[in-house]
Amino acid sequence: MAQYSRVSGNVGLITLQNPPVNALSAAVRQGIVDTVKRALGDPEVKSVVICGQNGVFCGGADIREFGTHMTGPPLVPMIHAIEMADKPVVAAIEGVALGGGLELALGCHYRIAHTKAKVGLPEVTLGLLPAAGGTQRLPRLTGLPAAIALITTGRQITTAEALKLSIVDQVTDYSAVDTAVKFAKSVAERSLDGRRVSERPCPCPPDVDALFEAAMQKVRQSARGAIAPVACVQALQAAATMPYALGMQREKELMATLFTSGQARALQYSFFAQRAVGRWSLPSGARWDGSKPRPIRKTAVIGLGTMGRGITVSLAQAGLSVIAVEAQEKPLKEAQQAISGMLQRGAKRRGGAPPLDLITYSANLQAVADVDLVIEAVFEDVALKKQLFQHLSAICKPEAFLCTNTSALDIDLLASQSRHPELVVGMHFFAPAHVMKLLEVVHGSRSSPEAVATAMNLGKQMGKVGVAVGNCHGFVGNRMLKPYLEQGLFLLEEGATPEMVDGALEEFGFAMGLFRMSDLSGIDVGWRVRKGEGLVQPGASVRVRQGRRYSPLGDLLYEQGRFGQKTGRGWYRYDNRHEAKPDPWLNNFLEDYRARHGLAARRIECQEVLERCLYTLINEGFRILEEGIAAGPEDIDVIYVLGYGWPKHRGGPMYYASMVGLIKVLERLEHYLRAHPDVPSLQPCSLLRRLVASGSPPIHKWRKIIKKTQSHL
Ligand SMILES: C/C=C(\C)C(=O)SCCNC(=O)CCNC(=O)[C@H](O)C(C)(C)COP(=O)(O)OP(=O)(O)OC[C@H]1O[C@@H](n2cnc3c(N)ncnc32)[C@H](O)[C@@H]1OP(=O)(O)O
Repeated sequence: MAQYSRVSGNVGLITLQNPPVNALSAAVRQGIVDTVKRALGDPEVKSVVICGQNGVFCGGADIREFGTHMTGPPLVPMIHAIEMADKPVVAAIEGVALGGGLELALGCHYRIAHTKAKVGLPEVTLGLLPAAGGTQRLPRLTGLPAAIALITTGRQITTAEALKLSIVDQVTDYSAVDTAVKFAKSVAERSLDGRRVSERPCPCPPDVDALFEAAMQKVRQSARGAIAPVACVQALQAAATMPYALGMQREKELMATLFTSGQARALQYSFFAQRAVGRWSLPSGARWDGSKPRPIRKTAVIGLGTMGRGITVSLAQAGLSVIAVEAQEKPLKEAQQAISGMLQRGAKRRGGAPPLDLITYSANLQAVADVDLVIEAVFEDVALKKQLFQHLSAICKPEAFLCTNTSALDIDLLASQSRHPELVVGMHFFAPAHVMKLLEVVHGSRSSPEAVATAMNLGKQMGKVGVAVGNCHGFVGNRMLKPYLEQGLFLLEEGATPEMVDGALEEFGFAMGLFRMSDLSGIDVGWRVRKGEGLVQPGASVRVRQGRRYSPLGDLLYEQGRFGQKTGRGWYRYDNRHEAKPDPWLNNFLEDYRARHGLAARRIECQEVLERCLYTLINEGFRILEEGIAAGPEDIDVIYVLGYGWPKHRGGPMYYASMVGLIKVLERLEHYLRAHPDVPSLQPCSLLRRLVASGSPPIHKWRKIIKKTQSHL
């Protein structure tokens, strides 16, 4: 809807009304068309202001309408009619002007924005392009380089930056609506020559071909198979080389391909999934809407290694006071220096002062006595963590929440060391913790709903997307990684090479193949985990452990001192620290290994790599759902997209499975199980079978079937 009123005598005020973000639904678009017509037809009205209710201009097209039968007036002619109006139209931007919201504002003759508002064209993040004229109007205002940067990334910018780029005409600390109304009065009689953005030329630098070549190369490299960023560059190229009307035609054609693409559907699923995980529920029935978080003011981080430093930075950047504890003076000093550097670099990027004063450093655990919440990030050693929880329980005030950043250990075991196990939860951050958006909030069997709500809320304050998960070894993300990594090793035994396996996964869209990832995180780290599980037998190369197929390849590499990037050698060779190069040593090592075990190398196709690695990971996801460790497929998908480099445009592993077809996933798992009966992770999960038996329902219906499955267990 859009409300119309006449204010200040002769200004027509149009207010978009569609909470919470005034998205441009069919009713809103119809409202705009009607009210603009009314304002332009009213002889008393000399100028018009468009604003949004509740301090939000507009969050863009209504994403929920995509994929439905769309009705109502289309955006392009609606915005065109505003631009062609013979009375000045001013956009009053508060909150956000995003996507179609900004495109609507670009169709107005003037834009006045509040200092705290944000603007941007994030369509690319939904697998689309700004197809309401955004690709044609924005470069006419900002020039091509800035438009390319904004449209291909979807980055949202402050209005200060928008002012510099000429996207807005004026920024105000006062009410943008009041300012816009005053401004509209002042320009009521002014000519609109030069104010219609579509009538301006698109400024082209002399080296325009080189500019687009570089832009295309950049998006192809970073898009990892995503088609929308490429289409964005193509639409901008049309703005640079064609008259406006033809550019609009090109924008429309490109959009038509994107709009119905599987990638757009996956990205839009992911958008809503990232919001749905905030509405968490626990197997006990406790839910987000019935559990109140406690406000947290003072926090502490124990252990200032890589993770502890990132968590400290993230807490301080969220405005919380932090006591940062490291037992030894020298590492404490080093951490202090590193954290200060991180905060300073962050402040440079974000603007403002680095929140250095919020952090107090201490080598004494007693310093945390007064805090509301502790996050321990000490070395991943169960005995050490148990002891720490005993100390914390004795030192901290009784109502303090005790959180662990463990990536796999038993939350219940740690909680049992505390006098208040109900206040213990896992807060599993991902490295680098001040950058990565994912947070697994792990509830133990005794964690209170209040503790879960508080950790989820704190995560939100820190800018993270929290996903509430149950307690099991590796929780959701790392647990699913295990069969995936295991398949990688089996494939090497059978004839593949690390570069071949990684190539297939990177071609699929992963940020990094599994062997490059293992080299980055450290082969020694995986070895320590397997040792903890009793799987490592130094010197032995037996291929069956604990009654199932086991590949000791990773352990053998560890014994060679090849820990990955940090030692310059791992699954690859690193002559400079980051560039992974195939290593002839490794090929000889694999050949020797196969010869020793009588394994004949065979030719392995990419499809087999993908099916075995991905379907076993997905199968573990179904087990996780069946056990209630994750409440729904969206939770798993958000974890994989935000924490494990799963290609965003493929929605996440469970969404991918639903697209491939559950029956196919089941059949291929059965096929590989027949070939490898000693690999239990290939045994299809009963939930997967049940879903297939129920006719493979769409993903949004899985929860219901999962609930039924759980009630049968
Ligand atoms: C062609 C395509 C065109 C022309 C487009 O415009 S595509 C849409 C482009 N716009 C966007 O991509 C903006 C998407 N929204 C956001 O980035 C954020 O929601 C926000 C910055 C606008 C607000 O953020 P925040 O305050 O954190 O709130 P939430 O993100 O939690 O959102 C609140 C609820 O609003 C729903 N929402 C948000 N935007 C839209 C939208 N454009 N269409 C439909 N619904 C929207 C969002 O899903 C939340 O609801 P729930 O999912 O929690 O029920």
